[in-house]
Amino acid sequence: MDFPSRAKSKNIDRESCFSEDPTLNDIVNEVTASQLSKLNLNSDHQDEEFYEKAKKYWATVPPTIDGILGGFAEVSPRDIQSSTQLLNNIFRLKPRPGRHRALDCGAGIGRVTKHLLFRFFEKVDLVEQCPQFCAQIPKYVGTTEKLGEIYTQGLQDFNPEEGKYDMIWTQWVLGHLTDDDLVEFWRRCIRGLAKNGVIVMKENTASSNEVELDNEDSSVTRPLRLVRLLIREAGLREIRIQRQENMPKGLFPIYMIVMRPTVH
Ligand SMILES: C[S@@+](CC[C@H](N)C(=O)[O-])C[C@H]1O[C@@H](n2cnc3c(N)ncnc32)[C@H](O)[C@@H]1O
Repeated sequence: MDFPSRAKSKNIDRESCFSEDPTLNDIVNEVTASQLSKLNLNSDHQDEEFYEKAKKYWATVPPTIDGILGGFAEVSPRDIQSSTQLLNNIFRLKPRPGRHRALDCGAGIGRVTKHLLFRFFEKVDLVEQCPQFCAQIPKYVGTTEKLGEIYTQGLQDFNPEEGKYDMIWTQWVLGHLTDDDLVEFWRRCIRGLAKNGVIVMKENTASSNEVELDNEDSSVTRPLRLVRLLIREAGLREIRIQRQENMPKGLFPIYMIVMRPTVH
């Protein structure tokens, strides 16, 4: 499962906060994608099944923070606190991203938008595939001028307007995309970035070299190595990588990665 799943194998060592850890720097060079187990969906039919199953799963989940976080609502404040630190650091980057418009991807009921992105951006758009969650967004985040467009769409189909976003935030959702769709999604995101914009992902990672499939919600948890290979394949480079600290024991390691296009 995307968020609340517990790691099936031992957690990997902790990386230092907000640094390009040397042990991580070359990790992608050690393996090639073919050496890693990838999600093998060999036909469009299997892809459709993968997405349909996830849709059905989320349609059964109540539109609450506890529902969205699979019964782990208590981790939300810590999660937001670390993300806030990350954003403060992002705004010290040179060149600095703008603060006009952000996009919250796989937004659920708008938890990240309300508690994080509204504090940093003038306007936030949200993409979320589940219609019930989309309906709940204005109620949860409140009617504010900061609330932009709500797109009821899967990320595999979403195409951001060119040059629109200073930040594209994806959290606990990318495991719902196949590898190929993830790479294509990131490529479209690159086109959707405003000048000096950044893409941020905050996702669970598997501790082993295996992709872990969750049949219940139809998602995968990828090893960090695979994530990093896909980032490169999409034409992105990592600006910062940071591990989320202080999460309950037994959860998958969570990484925040800040990315910019390889070519400007
Ligand atoms: C674990 S929740 C995380 C929600 C939010 N990012 C947060 O951190 O509070 C995963 C969300 O991803 C959405 N989702 C699942 N598959 C998706 C897809 N293909 N495209 C867009 N959103 C998707 C689900 O409906 C759900 O709202």
